[in-house]
Amino acid sequence: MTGRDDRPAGGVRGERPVGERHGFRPADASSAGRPGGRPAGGDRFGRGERPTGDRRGERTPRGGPRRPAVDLPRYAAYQAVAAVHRDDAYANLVLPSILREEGLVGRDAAFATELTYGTLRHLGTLDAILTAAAGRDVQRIDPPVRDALRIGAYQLLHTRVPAHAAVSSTVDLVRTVGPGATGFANAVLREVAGRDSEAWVAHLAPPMETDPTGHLALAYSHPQWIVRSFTEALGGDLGETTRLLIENNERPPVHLCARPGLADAVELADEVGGVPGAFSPYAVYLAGGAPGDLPALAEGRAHVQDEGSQLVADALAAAPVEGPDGSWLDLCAGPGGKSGLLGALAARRGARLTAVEVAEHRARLVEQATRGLPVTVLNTDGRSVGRDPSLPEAHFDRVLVDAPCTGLGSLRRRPESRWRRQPSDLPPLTRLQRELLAAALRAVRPGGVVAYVTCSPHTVETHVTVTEAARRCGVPVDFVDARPLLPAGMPGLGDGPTVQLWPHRHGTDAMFLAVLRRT
Ligand SMILES: C[S@@+](CC[C@H](N)C(=O)[O-])C[C@H]1O[C@@H](n2cnc3c(N)ncnc32)[C@H](O)[C@@H]1O
Repeated sequence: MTGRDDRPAGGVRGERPVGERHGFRPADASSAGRPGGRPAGGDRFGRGERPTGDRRGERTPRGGPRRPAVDLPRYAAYQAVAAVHRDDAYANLVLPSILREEGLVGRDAAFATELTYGTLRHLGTLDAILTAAAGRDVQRIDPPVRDALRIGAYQLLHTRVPAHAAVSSTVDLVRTVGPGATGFANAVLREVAGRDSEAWVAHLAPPMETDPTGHLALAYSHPQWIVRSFTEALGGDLGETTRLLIENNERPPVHLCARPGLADAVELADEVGGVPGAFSPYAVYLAGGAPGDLPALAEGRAHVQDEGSQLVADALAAAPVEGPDGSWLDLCAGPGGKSGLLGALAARRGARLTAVEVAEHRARLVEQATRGLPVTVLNTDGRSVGRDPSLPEAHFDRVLVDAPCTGLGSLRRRPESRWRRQPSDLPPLTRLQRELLAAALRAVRPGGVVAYVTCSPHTVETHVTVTEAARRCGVPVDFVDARPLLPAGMPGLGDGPTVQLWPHRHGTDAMFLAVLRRT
């Protein structure tokens, strides 16, 4: 595991650790809780130090009461983590609005983001450590205190924030969100600080030799059922599983897709200060993290899209078909990332894309994402092929099924999702996946191709779904080797005919791709 001394707290390699700027020791911890859980006023940084995010005396952006004196980045992280656990919020949606509301930018925003995402990713391990340090199950701790302790433990074990600052700032936070528990929080965090993360893992995890799944789950903070599914998809290779779990705990880079015909990846990389991608001809890796309001995005020349998603959409467009090639279908299009790329490719080849999305608000997102491209958006159920006159059987030349799935392939991007997903999610999802793939196989004309894609490497959602759907759909199909449809020389594509991409091998989300031809 990454130790405290070799990892910048802000998660931005090569920069001065953001957390060092937040190592304030509160001398006067006199603030009391207020209704609504907002921190109360009072100078909690008695040595005259003021955190960068501290804007005492200013009016809030909404003209409300004067701001309380708080270490705003830590409080922002607390609000985000609490919203995820209390309201089932998504960190990537809730955090930006909290940062905006608190007026946090630059390094302060980066520190709050690191604390939020890091705490959520490492939650399983942090909870095991807090349970041991508290001498009681972490689930029995009052939720606001529990979330504050999680953020404190994360600082102690995974950032360069000095231990005294991590402890005292967390005690301060607890004084605000769970008054009465400050002594408890102080004692628990001092216990946590007694070991580094490797020593805690050695102390708590079962031995790798006798229980590899249990060991890896605790050491790298993943639920056991997910570790087991990764190991199975990686052919039982525990070394690769370990590398994948480590990668899932890193902050992923932002990838842009330079829309073919509208932008060139090399020029776009120059324009945005990024670098061209390793594999996709359209990919640009963004250096600075958040894309913000880049002109290329606003003007529709590019969109944000993981390189793996670009590769699988491009593979569908690259698959050979005989005969007409003007009618393409995306059966699960929302929010429109792959439709954006396929639409741009269709425009260059004189083809037209029909993009189907069952959820109305997501269909509207597809419309926005494909504006100006030869794309018709249908807000309907993709399984209605043959019943809906807009979706005739045996009609389309190329069909994409980017099926709803557990999303276990993009855990890097959604830090809370590994704890929300359950094995019981699989049966209804795999049923829907099979029905959508069967509909796609009805929709494609003889000689045309279907790409079945998931952002999950779980074999039940990948190989089992494809095999079962192909067997039961009543339409004759052959597997097409998907490997030659990806860029030449791309390593680690396995034995075919399907392809599984991996974060630790390719730097992409773990996208699965199967290509089928209707015979
Ligand atoms: C994995 S996402 C697709 C992502 C999209 N292709 C992209 O690249 O942006 C799956 C989508 O399928 C949609 N969906 C679920 N069931 C559907 C159905 N029966 N028919 C059509 N779309 C469906 C979901 O609402 C979701 O937007």
